[in-house]
Amino acid sequence: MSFFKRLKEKLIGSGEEVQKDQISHENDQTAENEVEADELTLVNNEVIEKAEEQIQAPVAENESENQLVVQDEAVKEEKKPSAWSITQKFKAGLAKTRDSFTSKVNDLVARYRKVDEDFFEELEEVLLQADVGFETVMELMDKLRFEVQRKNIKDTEGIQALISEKLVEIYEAGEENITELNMQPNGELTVILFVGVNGVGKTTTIGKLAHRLKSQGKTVVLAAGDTFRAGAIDQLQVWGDRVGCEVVKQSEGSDPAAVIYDAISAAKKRGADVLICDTAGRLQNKVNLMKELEKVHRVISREIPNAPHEVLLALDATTGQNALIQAQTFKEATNVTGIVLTKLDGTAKGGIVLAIRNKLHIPVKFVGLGEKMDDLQPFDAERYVYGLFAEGLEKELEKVED
Ligand SMILES: Nc1nc2c(ncn2[C@@H]2O[C@H](COP(=O)(O)OP(=O)(O)OP(=O)(O)O)[C@@H](O)[C@H]2O)c(=O)[nH]1
Repeated sequence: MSFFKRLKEKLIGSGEEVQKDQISHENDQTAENEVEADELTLVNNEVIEKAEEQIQAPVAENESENQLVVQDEAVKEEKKPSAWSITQKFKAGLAKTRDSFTSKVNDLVARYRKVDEDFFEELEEVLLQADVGFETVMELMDKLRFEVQRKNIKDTEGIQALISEKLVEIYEAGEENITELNMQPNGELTVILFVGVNGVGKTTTIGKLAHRLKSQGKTVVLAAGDTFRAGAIDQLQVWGDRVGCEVVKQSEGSDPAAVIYDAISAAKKRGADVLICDTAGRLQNKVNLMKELEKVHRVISREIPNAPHEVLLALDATTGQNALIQAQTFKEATNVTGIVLTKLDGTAKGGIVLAIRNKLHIPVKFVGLGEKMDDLQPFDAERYVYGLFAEGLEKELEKVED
């Protein structure tokens, strides 16, 4: 199957009722409307504060409980999003990157018209500015040069489509199912450990992931293992209340491994499907970080052999190259199995996804595309490149026969 046919099927979803002309600019509006309609999922500090107030206000205790139950019901009733609406989330989440990156590529295409060495050199520069990373850019340029020669491509028009195809190829090289979580069979507990420095959006991401798993019918327990940062335990509790899952915690300053030990017992007792463990994100000292994570690991794998089943590293996309440095440190301290790249919507340098993949060889499992509850999405290379080149690709996709 051709790349574009596969891409079209992925973006729209096969078997779904779609108009042939659905890939058109009017979808910008659809995406905006969908985002607006989804008020339930609005998550920001204001909402967290309100939820905290509700939980703390003794008079309104029952009322707030009811509200949480109602909210929880609403969460359950949430319809499964269509493939196209997920595609639109990527498009909206990558708007900043697209605006800066695509306009530069468009400008190049308009200025050069013909593909030559000067064009390639400038393209290289544009890609580097989007934080795609040196190695990936070089690999991409080699592939482009080869393809341009093979197909005897002279015009720069259509180069976006070619870049997209090659980027997906590079991202997916030799690996399958790389974004799937390593979930245990029904009836067995899956343990997911979250690591990452403070402020990257770890707690929010844990909340969003818990919501996602709950809406798939799973029972989720959260472990408040970040006992170091003031407020981290309460913040996780607020999320637990919002999503409707139990939070196992101890007081601030207590041993994270002890909290996680308790949480495993609680999760087992309740017959929970998933335990998500928060951890503190101190990075000042790699030896301490390593020791703490080793201890947590030891406790988990003693209770459940082969666990943790996932060690997810939360990285803030807006910190660019700094995120790569953090990732390197965590990679040396523990066996990171996947990356959650938060705040991708907040950066114009969304090429960082590719740099991470290429430099660290750790798959990006989820990306944060906004502040709403369902803005945490499994990373998808095809939707990602569509987010980078939406307009350029739409023309190409319209040509694909159904
Ligand atoms: N736009 C956007 N904001 C996000 C995303 N993920 C998290 N945030 C926001 O980032 C801010 C920080 O997130 P928190 O989870 O509170 O992170 P933190 O408490 O500072 O620190 P940690 O939990 O230790 O990472 C919050 O305002 C979140 O709403 C995302 O994908 N996109």
